[in-house]
Amino acid sequence: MNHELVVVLDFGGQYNQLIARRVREANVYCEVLPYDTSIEEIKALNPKGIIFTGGPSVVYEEDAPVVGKEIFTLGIPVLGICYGSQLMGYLLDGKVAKATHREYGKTDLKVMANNPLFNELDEETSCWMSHTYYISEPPVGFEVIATTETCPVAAMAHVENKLYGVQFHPEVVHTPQGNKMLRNFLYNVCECKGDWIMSDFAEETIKQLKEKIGDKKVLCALSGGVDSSVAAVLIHKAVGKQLTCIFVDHGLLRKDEGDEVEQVFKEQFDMNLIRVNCEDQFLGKLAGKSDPEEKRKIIGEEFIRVFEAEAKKIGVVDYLVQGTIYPDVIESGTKNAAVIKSHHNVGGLPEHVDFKEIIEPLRDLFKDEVRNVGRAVGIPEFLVSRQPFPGPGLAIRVIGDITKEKLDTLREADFIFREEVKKAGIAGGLGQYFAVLTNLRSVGVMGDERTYSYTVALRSVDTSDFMTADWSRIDHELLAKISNRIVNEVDNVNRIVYDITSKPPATIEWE
Ligand SMILES: Nc1ncnc2c1ncn2[C@@H]1O[C@H](COP(=O)(O)OP(=O)(O)OP(=O)(O)O)[C@@H](O)[C@H]1O
Ligand SMILES: O=c1[nH]c(=O)c2[nH+]cn([C@@H]3O[C@H](COP(=O)(O)O)[C@@H](O)[C@H]3O)c2[nH]1
Ligand SMILES: NC(=O)CC[C@H](N)C(=O)O
Ligand SMILES: [Mg+2]
Repeated sequence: MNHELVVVLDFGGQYNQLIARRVREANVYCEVLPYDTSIEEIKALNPKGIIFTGGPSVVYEEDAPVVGKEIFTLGIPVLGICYGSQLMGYLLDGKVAKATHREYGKTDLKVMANNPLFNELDEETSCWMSHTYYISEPPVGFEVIATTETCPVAAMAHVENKLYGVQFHPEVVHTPQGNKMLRNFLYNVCECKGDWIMSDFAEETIKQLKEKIGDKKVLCALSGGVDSSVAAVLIHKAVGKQLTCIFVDHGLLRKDEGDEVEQVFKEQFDMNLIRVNCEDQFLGKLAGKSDPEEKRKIIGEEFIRVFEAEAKKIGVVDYLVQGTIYPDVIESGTKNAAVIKSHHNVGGLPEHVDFKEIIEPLRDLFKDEVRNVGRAVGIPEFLVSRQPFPGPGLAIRVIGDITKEKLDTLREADFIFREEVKKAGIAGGLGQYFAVLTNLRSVGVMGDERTYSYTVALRSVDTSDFMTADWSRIDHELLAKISNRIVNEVDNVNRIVYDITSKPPATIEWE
């Protein structure tokens, strides 16, 4: 390939693919390679620049992922991000220490704009942080080019040697000038020209799927959500009637959702669809289980058992298609990235799966990219822009053990929240919004009587890629109305709280 190349070295960060995506969006081709790729291999690729990702490790601990120091002497520009910056600092004999104040989420940033990385940036801006450690002293020859109130080296540079480190995450949308910084690195520091154009993903994928599947039969795990609908349409365009979609109603769906999905799908698409009702099977397996990871793994396995049983009825089915996207993969943990939560379709899969292969055409994409693919293949906007709903459904929104009664309570509360959001006309602006049945009960007074009932938490976040998120500033009057309706209309609930935590440090779902 004759394109300019930037190498992203993977130290196990949550946002690695996001970095790659930003670089490609800036029209530079980019590949993510494991941190232990040899210097010879890297040199052979002749990259214009190297980016070190973040990661969960601590640089000076024994098993921390590191690279050889000679990487800084190749004359290839390096940008270290978070862990990557700490690693650069540490390897070049600066000092890394536990931060006096940890920083997670939005942080004010002071920037010195007199260097190629921060060229034309505002001197006061904000950034998204997620770190426990920091560089307390930069290596000799480096200058500090940004600070925060608690972070003495929020960014550092050795302009002459083209080495840069930033403690924050320029790749996330919540760092408003992050894209500009990455572009500056690519164009001002690496001197890229920008010769990469995103090829037509949908068209290429359909062609590849056609070749791969041939005349074999395929099942698609279809939830009615955005990702699986887009995956199903791609497969359908590739192999038509060889595809059967399976929609599992596991008793963990929202109010009326099963019927709505079935109806919408039949109206919109000319595909084979089978709805499998198996509430008892799922609730039976989940009974008495309260650990979030255990719940997720039980659900992951039961999904597969249902697909296998349906495949048997059809005859020989070689492939199972899932609408897995990148956040599902990274949060489930990889060789270097920590397990944040086992998404049912990745980390929650059982060891043995009775299909020749699981096909996941959207595995490297982020939510907003999937939405764009959906638009490109003609899926109507109301489907493409819907808020996501996780495969394990209400099982991870009823905190602790699950019963039918708790699920019904949550369904009613969640329905009221969604109904009021819709009436207020603000649904389009919210990334994801839902109710959680906390396992907490507290004392209330209703009709002059003591109650001891559940607390419902309302969660709403603003995000486009679901990797980072901020809590939505929903109007207080609207929150008051929702709170009032839920305690009045839903039995067993006497208290409502609104979740005001960003991601990080929280995640979007509570489990
Ligand atoms: N009820 C279900 N029946 C069948 N398959 C499901 C169900 N729920 C989830 N899946 C499978 O698991 C995958 C991951 O679920 P996920 O919720 O992340 O995606 P989605 O439902 O397709 O889209 P969205 O994120 O918009 O909800 C889906 O793409 C689908 O393949
Ligand atoms: O299909 C899914 N299976 C899962 O196991 C799962 N867990 C979280 N999610 C969804 O992923 C996005 C990010 O969620 P978190 O911030 O809670 O990790 C949010 O959109 C979550 O709703 C899941 N989707
Ligand atoms: N996000 C990161 O890369 C974190 C780096 C390191 N583990 C810290 O806590 O500071
Ligand atoms: Mg879903």
